[in-house]
Amino acid sequence: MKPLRIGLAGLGTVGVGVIKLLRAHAAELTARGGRSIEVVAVSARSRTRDRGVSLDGLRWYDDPVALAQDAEIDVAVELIGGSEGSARAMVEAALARGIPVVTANKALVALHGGALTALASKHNTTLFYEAAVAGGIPAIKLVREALAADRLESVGGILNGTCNYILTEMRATGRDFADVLAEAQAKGYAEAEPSTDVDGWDAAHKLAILAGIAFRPIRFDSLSVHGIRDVTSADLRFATELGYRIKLLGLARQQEGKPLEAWVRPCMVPVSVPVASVEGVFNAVTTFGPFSGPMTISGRGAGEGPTASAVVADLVDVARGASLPVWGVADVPDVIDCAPLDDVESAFYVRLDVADRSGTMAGLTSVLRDHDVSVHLVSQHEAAPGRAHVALVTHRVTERAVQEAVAGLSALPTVNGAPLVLKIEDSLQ
Ligand SMILES: NC(=O)C1=CN([C@@H]2O[C@H](COP(=O)(O)OP(=O)(O)OC[C@H]3O[C@@H](n4cnc5c(N)ncnc54)[C@H](O)[C@@H]3O)[C@@H](O)[C@H]2O)C=CC1
Ligand SMILES: N[C@@H](CC=O)C(=O)O
Ligand code: NA
Repeated sequence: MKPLRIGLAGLGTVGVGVIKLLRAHAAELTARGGRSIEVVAVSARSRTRDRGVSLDGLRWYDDPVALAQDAEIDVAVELIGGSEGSARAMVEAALARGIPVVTANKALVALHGGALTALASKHNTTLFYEAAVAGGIPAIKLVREALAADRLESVGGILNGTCNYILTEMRATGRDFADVLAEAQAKGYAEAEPSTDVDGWDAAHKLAILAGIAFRPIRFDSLSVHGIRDVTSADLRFATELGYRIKLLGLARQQEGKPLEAWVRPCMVPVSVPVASVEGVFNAVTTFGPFSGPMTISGRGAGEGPTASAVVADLVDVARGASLPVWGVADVPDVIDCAPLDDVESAFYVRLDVADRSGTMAGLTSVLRDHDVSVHLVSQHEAAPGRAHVALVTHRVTERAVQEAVAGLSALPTVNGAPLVLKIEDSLQ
């Protein structure tokens, strides 16, 4: 059988990983795909950079759109990144000429997945994107194929390797945020613009994709998104003391008769639940369905090898002639908005930096009483001479009530700076 000829755009962490993996496992991939899988043409910014792999004999394109139009490729692989510009133009050009596309680009799929699916179906081809969600973990295959029979009530988990790496290292070693972020960048985990990771947007892109498959495509702007910038070593210490781990979670939930709730935010997770022990660059995808029950799979969510593994698995599907519905349904429904979170109830952790003097605690409790927020636990540590960190864990209250109470606490003269509010997510099994 003729080889599957690949046009590969983007020779960074993932692109180079794909070339290495295709070469290292060529014999197995030929056996599994039923034909050999070969890169024949590439596109990247620099022709001269040493990437540690030979590009001899490959056709070179400066313009990824021209690569997508090369008549001698059977599949286009987009590993440039970004929801617009060259990445989007290249994917559209390939689908428009009717060849399949494999991408790791979550921003592109989250923001334009519906339109790309329509374009693919118009030209009788398809889009593969397993690497876009949770790197090497088969998250798309889990939700779209393996759980196709169930009506999921929740989907999500730890969806960003960079943030999980930062939170793990800060807690375990006491290193500071900027230092660990630089290390995550050096290891190839972070996005080109790392604020995409630390401010929660990358996890939000992945959550939007998972929710789109499990429930319905969601309007990205209706997602509530918070990152990990405000989490300090004091919070990580309180979490350990109180029996929690802090994790950046992305979760979408749709219970019978209720609107779709979806958010990305750092949460306190009880140490006893599976996601609490998912550390470092590992991600976890967790689902709950009435028939399948609770499920959590974990693995490396970023980096050269795991991400290349997911891209190449998609190429094996292409070589086999697989034609899977992009969003898991034949006709993609219109996008819906996520529900506002104001009325959602939860317990919350609130950390304050306060003046360490008599009357401070009485002031805090009177504000909480006025907002009808009842406190379950309190802990305090000296922050600096004359200042203390106070952590409160509330009973279940609405998001609105806790936010209003925290606005009242911030206005007290004894409270310095902005308090941190973390949801206590104890529903995961
Ligand atoms: N690094 C990781 O662990 C993971 C990355 N991804 C996704 O994979 C994609 C690639 O990520 P990385 O390899 O980490 O990025 P990278 O920044 O290491 O590599 C991007 C490559 O694209 C090339 N490029 C940029 N603009 C171009 C243009 N106009 N024409 C041709 N080439 C161009 C760059 O020269 C570079 O070779 C992104 O969509 C990212 O979100 C997905 C999962 C994990
Ligand atoms: N920057 C991302 C890479 C994988 O998707 C992450 O850190 O998870
Ligand atoms: Na994946």
